Amino acid sequence: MIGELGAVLGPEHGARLRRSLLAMAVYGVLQGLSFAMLVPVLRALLSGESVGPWLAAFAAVVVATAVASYVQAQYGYAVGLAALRTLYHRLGDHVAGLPVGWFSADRVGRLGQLVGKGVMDVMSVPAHLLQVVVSAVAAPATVLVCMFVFDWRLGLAALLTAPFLWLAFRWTQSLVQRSDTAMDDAGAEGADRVVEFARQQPSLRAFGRTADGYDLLDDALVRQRSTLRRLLRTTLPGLGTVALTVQLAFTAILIAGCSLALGGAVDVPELVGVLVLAVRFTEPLLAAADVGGELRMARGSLRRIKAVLDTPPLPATGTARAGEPSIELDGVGFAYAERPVLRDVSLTVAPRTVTALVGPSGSGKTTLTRLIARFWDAGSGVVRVSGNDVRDYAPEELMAQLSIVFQDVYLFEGTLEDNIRIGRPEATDEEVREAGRLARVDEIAERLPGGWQARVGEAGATLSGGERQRVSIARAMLKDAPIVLLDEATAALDPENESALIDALATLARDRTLLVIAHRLTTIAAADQIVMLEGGAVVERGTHQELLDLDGRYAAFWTERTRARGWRLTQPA
Ligand SMILES: Nc1ncnc2c1ncn2[C@@H]1O[C@H](COP(=O)(O)OP(=O)(O)OP(=O)(O)O)[C@@H](O)[C@H]1O
Repeated sequence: MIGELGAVLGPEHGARLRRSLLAMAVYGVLQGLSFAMLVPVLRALLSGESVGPWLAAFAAVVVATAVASYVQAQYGYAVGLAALRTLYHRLGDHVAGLPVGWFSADRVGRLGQLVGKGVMDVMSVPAHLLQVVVSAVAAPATVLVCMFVFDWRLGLAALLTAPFLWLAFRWTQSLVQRSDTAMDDAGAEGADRVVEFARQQPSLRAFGRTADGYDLLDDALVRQRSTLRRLLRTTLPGLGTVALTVQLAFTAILIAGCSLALGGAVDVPELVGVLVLAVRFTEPLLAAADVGGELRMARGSLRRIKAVLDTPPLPATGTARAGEPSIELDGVGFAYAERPVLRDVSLTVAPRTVTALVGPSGSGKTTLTRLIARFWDAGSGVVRVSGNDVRDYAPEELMAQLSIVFQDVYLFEGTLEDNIRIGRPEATDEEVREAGRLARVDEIAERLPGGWQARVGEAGATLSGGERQRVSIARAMLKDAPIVLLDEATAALDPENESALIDALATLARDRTLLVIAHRLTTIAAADQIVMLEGGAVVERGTHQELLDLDGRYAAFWTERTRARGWRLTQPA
């Protein structure tokens, strides 16, 4: 555990951790000595000898113990605070370099737990828990040595109990550890489901589902409850065993002492002293057993933090210098956890042209754009942006080449203007408004009370889907990257929103290279090139007319889509 803590804190805190451990060990030894001093004090008292010098020595040891307690607590807290700072920094820095694809909803939920409770758990180890464990070793060891000094036979009796105590601790630990892992998993799953349940409230309510009707959450909570029950069933005997073994150890020393006293080998004052010592011998052990649960929790958190820190960031050489704004995929293959999604995809998007990506749902269109933005690395083949392998760009250089307009646009808590400014934080107010005007966001500002300063709320609650995408286009305008990856909105828009969006996109496409996951027939037909994906492979490629003339998959897709549109248009009549 100390090794794991040292590894997570890094070598710069090694000396501080060692100093803290040394202070704890000194405190533990002094604790043991202060216990041991009771024996000569009691012996002097009971045998009528002068007790003064022993009392003075006892007082000196007690004062030294108090000082050591203060010093080790200071050192412990210093390491705890360093752990807090270091873990926040290391986690923050590391997570910023991880592939965007790493941030799945459940990982984000667990990361939140880790940054909150997990880091506090780890901080409590050097600040509080470690001292209890070090004392549980150092104080009884000192007491044992002193017992040998007072009477070697009683010392030997105490020493013989040590292996049994150790075995009882180990057995309980292994028993609890197995249940802990199951409990951790069940707890994390329960937390994920609660977050999911909260996020999905709009959809659940739309379908008239309440907490009772959300089976995934119910199942997770039931699993958590039964795991907890199992944990209690398996750990209670274990915890009882430690307490019982400690009591048995004490009884063994008591029996050995009494039989020695009865045989006349030990005098009564000494026996009383050593028995008092035996009681104190067991105290730190019981204290350590008490903090066992907290320690295991901290160890679990430490391991999860280590697992995040061990996740390799995307390697980037940072040597690339961007050329003309183009995109090229060369024999690209990709799989999500062994499930192939893209197979041998090759395509080129020439500078300042528009390529429409079409294909059935699940054919891999979104995945393809994500590989270009390097949310993940391709499993095979090469993805090139502006003439260079994406792996050769420093992350900020690659992102300087790309603007991404998602279908599901996230608006941050803040004003309309703030939300556009995310595209380029250092932009002037005029530039922000100009980008807004080009993306037709000015019309939204006119409508909203507060205009540009209107708060659009977390997740953009006050704007419609089409309006949110216009804000996203304004961000891309402001960023002014030469390549745009666009996932066109599929949601049915009212005619006013639709025409505003079409205008905004036309302005965005001007003089830029555009790869668009196209859903609107007008966008598809007007593209310089259409790439049709099916089952993760490119099945057809060409202009609209070329592909219609080919009379293959695209022609069938087009006929079906136009028919569907015709149906929708005539339906209300
Ligand atoms: N993060 C992910 N983890 C695992 N599988 C994924 C992930 N994202 C997508 N997939 C799977 O990969 C396949 C391709 O998905 P992708 O979103 O790229 O397709 P698409 O053509 O964009 O679909 P749509 O038009 O419905 O958005 C799908 O089967 C999908 O279930």
